[in-house]
Amino acid sequence: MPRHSRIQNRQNRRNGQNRSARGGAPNHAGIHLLRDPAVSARMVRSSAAGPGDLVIELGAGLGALTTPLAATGARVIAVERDPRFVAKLQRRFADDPGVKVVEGDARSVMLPHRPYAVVANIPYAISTALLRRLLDPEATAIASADLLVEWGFAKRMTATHPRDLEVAWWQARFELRIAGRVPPGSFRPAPSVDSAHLVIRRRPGLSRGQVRTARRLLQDAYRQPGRPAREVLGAHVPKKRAHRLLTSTGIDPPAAAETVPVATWLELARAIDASGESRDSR
Ligand SMILES: C[S@@+](CC[C@H](N)C(=O)[O-])C[C@H]1O[C@@H](n2cnc3c(N)ncnc32)[C@H](O)[C@@H]1O
Repeated sequence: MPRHSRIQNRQNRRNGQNRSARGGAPNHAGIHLLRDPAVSARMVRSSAAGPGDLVIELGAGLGALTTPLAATGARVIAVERDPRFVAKLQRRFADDPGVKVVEGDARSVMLPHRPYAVVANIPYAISTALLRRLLDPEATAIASADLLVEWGFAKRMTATHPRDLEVAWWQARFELRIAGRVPPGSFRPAPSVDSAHLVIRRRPGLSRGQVRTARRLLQDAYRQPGRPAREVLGAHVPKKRAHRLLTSTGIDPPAAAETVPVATWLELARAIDASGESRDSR
């Protein structure tokens, strides 16, 4: 088998959503329609969407989430790439002025500039690309997201010590947690792995200064993960203060930077910013 086919197969196996539980034909579009109304109801309830809110659904399929979302009175923009689904969605919501169906790619569709929520059962294969789009620009207007994602992906996104800086950066500005496990039987066709309801909420009350300080701390910590936390922090505040701050947050100052949870780096950033003592002018 050519190398590129082997790599593609491996990727498909890792993205359980791309292959049905029975090992049938590969499902490259990641189509796994939600068939359990209780899951849709939980997602919509968790989002707390209501009149006056703007909700974007990415990968709307046949509308399993669109319908309960529309019932909340929120304005819903349902994005779907497959023209056959788009035609069905347009027919289904033709008389509902609260729902706009957009044919497009979730990875490039225009996103609002005013605060919005995302509620979606997304194709697993583009999970990282979508989070990057939604959470990466510092000025992103997203307020919250309730997503169905692959279980392993959700675990990586919510790890106390994320493997890479990108996820740590998302965690610094947003709370990410798993609200529940969703079994393969909740979808048609069933994926080969469990899914998770991933909840994302913007952290309230974070100033731009705090965000910037948190980013610098995380950059330094991820650049030299084995370096003592007191030295990483000591590059930003006087050494004695670094020692005191770490102790007050329950961190042993000589501990390696990689053992400090993102939430603690954020707490340290808040303390540094509040006292205006950062000597970092980068
Ligand atoms: C997991 S299914 C979810 C469908 C529906 N929301 C549901 O829960 O039943 C993912 C949907 O995303 C669509 N899709 C796949 N790639 C897409 C992309 N790049 N942009 C927009 N939609 C996409 C598929 O056609 C499919 O309808």
